[in-house]
Amino acid sequence: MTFLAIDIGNTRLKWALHTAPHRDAPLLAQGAEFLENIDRLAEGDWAGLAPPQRMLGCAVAGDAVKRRVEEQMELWDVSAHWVVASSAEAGLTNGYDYPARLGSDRWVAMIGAWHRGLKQGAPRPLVVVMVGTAVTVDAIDTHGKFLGGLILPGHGIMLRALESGTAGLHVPTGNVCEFPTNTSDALTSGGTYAIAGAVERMVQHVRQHCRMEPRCIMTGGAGWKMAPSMSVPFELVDNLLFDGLLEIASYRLARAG
Ligand SMILES: Nc1ncnc2c1ncn2[C@@H]1O[C@H](COP(=O)(O)OP(=O)(O)O)[C@@H](O)[C@H]1O
Ligand SMILES: CC(C)(COP(=O)(O)O)[C@@H](O)C(=O)NCCC(=O)O
Ligand SMILES: [K+]
Repeated sequence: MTFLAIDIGNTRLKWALHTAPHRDAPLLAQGAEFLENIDRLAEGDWAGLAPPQRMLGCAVAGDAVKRRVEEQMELWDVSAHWVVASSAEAGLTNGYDYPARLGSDRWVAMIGAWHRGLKQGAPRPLVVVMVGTAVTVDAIDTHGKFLGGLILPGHGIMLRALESGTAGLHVPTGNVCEFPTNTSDALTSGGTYAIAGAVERMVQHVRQHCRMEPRCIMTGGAGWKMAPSMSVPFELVDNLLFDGLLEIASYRLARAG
């Protein structure tokens, strides 16, 4: 039973076709598309795929984008299912004041990270970092409870905010360095270390709260940009969202059957 996982962020749609809706099911194909190009998926990358028999996605880019994707999916005879964060799913509990208001991508990434952690031995607290359009830094305790998390602007939004709010900051992208001596490097380094600092701070919070050293897992399109500048140990995982979607699909199928 082929399974299509879709993650719609505010910049790009990422998709992956697996042989089955089960954790560790082999990958058949995957791709990513900027949102401005998603209306051509059915005549492009998706045209030659083995038709998916099940689909599960998470979408934070709004209902209009979701509908555009569902239109492309009319190519196949499969219904669209979208994750909504709830108070508990797949072994994780949700500490958000209003659980359904938590971004579904954050919820799915945390479920993926939690199960990845379980496979690596005794439960440890987690800090889950997603570096996309926005950056999120989420904390999970040793019992699998999502404690809460940070949202901050991603690299692009930080730069655009500074450009539009000032007269003298229209400069090309610079390099990350410890002591920037020109405007380009100062901006690029400022954004990068703002993110690295937020992660370091959350690691401190979790260490203090759980009295145990957390594992830090990072994902997202711009994760590789952050990797050289992080001040805490971390693991970079490309497919965390797909892992999470597979995990949820496995749980739901087991419960249904
Ligand atoms: N090849 C790439 N294509 C798109 N974005 C990229 C690429 N490499 C790095 N990025 C960065 O990743 C960010 C988008 O990450 P992504 O995970 O697609 O975000 P979202 O999930 O919010 O759509 C962009 O802000 C950009 O800085
Ligand atoms: C924080 C986000 C904008 C991140 O989006 P992304 O960078 O993945 O495009 C998204 O998870 C979202 O819209 N969340 C809803 C609000 C919340 O999580 O509290
Ligand atoms: K995302």
